[in-house]
Amino acid sequence: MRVEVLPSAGTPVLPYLEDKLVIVIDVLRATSTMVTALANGCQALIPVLTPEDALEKRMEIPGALLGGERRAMRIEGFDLGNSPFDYAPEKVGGKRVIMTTTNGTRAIRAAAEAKAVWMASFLNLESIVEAIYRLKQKTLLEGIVIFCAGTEDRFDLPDTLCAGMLIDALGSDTRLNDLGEAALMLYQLSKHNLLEIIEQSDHGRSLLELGFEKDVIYCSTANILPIVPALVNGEVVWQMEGR
Ligand SMILES: O=C(O)[C@H](CS(=O)(=O)O)OP(=O)(O)O
Ligand SMILES: [Mg+2]
Repeated sequence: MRVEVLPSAGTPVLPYLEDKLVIVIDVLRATSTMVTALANGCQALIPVLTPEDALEKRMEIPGALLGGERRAMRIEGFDLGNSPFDYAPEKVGGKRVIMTTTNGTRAIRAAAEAKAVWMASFLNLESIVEAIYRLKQKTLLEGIVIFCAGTEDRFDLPDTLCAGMLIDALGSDTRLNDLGEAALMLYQLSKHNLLEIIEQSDHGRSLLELGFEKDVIYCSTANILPIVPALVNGEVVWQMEGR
């Protein structure tokens, strides 16, 4: 099966994705935050492109919370930022959250035309791999596109390491594009000191400087949440059969 890795949310993708499973990765922090929110009982997360879109969307969904960031900080007037620790059960349990972030929600929206769109992070990597195996048994899977959110349309090392870990777990019968091969090699070289490498990355360092050390450590932790988030009718929900 062919697996391709895309470097950032700005990568031109349509109509390229329509028969593919797309796995969106934004380790720091959007998909890590979404996985955590769903594990904490959040009903759904609705990705939108701008804060203005979020405010407009909330008119349609009374009671929804607003979550997201610009320059890593909670948007003024929003209920939640983009730290997974903002999405505690008592905050998001039973709620829908309209969310906009710099990179992750853009990548999810760009992938929306795909056959299926799932969200991956280190936190739920193993569950994503298990769900891919189940999907492969049920349907003919044309291919998988691992869509790294990147950072402001630049290559993002944490996202790429997570893509490499996913490819490593899928095993050797996958045909890869060059970035897929590079992601696999990077992961195999880094897997014994992932946290240190992520903390030293551009994105990791900028979050550490802003005081988000807890976020970086947590988002670098593998296989602790058995969640398979899927984009369904524009909302990111916990896809039960994907477990
Ligand atoms: O909130 C984040 O970690 C980033 C924004 S920044 O690159 O740190 O400014 O957003 P995301 O969409 O989660 O990459
Ligand atoms: Mg990011």
